Amino acid sequence: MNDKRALRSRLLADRRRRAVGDGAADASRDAARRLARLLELPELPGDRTTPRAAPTGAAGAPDDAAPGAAPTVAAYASFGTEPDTFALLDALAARGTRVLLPVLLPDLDLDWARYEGRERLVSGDAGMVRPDGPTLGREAVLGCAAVVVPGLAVDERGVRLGRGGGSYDRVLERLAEQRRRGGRHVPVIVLLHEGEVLERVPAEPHDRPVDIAVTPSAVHRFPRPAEAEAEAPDVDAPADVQAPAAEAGPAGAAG
Ligand SMILES: Nc1nc2c(c(=O)[nH]1)N(C=O)[C@@H](CNc1ccc(C(=O)N[C@@H](CCC(=O)O)C(=O)O)cc1)CN2
Ligand SMILES: Nc1ncnc2c1ncn2[C@@H]1O[C@H](COP(=O)(O)OP(=O)(O)OP(=O)(O)O)[C@@H](O)[C@H]1O
Repeated sequence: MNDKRALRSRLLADRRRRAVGDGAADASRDAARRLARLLELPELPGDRTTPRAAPTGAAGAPDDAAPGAAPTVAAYASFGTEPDTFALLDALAARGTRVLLPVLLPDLDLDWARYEGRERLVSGDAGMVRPDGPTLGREAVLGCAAVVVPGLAVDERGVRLGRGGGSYDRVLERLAEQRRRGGRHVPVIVLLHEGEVLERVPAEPHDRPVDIAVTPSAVHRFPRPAEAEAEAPDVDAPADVQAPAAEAGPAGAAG
């Protein structure tokens, strides 16, 4: 917990330094490289070759109303020193992908609303923006083809460090629960600056790993042994490993 706090402030300070030190040209070059890698990921749906091309034989606009017609991706609207996501949001929309953005709830859990262009974003809480349209419920994320999440760092296991509200911990847990019930696996992709893929990030029992991290220079994939187990349920996996109980410390020593 305190380990996380210390690492968070170091990473945020690095981000502020980078924003000041690097010019706008560096930032936009990095953003373009990151975006190019992202848009090539097979996990992100949409037509990569001919944006907005009408299907053969179909006249007019894509059939938005047909159930399941438009693949959906949940992402976020970047702010401050986060890797910029606006070009991603517009690129996804341009290739026919429906995009959801988070709406922060009073308990710091996340609801979702559809991204319908920058001009339809309004000020939300904590310096962020949100779509002005109706919210779709916390579970809306479960139907997405992929989820793009913010983070400050990720480690070689895919363990992600966030801002500390636990918002995305809850989203990742919701997705993991769907998977445990035999539902679809929704790949989770975190966007980072260069140097934010670390050897180790402090992990707590509630942390769920992400699948992919994208930086300007690389795509990192974090394969999960559990995925193989899910296909073959008879493997000898420990069902319910208990961590050794921590010794009650001397904190409240009897006097
Ligand atoms: N772009 C983005 N959207 C997001 C998140 C995020 O990390 N980034 N979230 C991740 O969970 C959720 C919101 N959680 C948040 C938790 C804390 C702060 C925060 O530290 N706000 C500062 C103001 C920041 C600024 O203005 O630069 C503050 O309140 O002091 C923001 C969002 C959902 N949407
Ligand atoms: N599934 C959950 N349901 C409710 N609260 C949770 C859940 N997971 C984590 N939390 C709480 O959220 C708080 C922050 O957790 P943590 O420090 O791991 O945040 P983070 O992953 O860095 O942030 P975020 O998820 O907002 O990006 C902790 O107090 C934790 O107990």
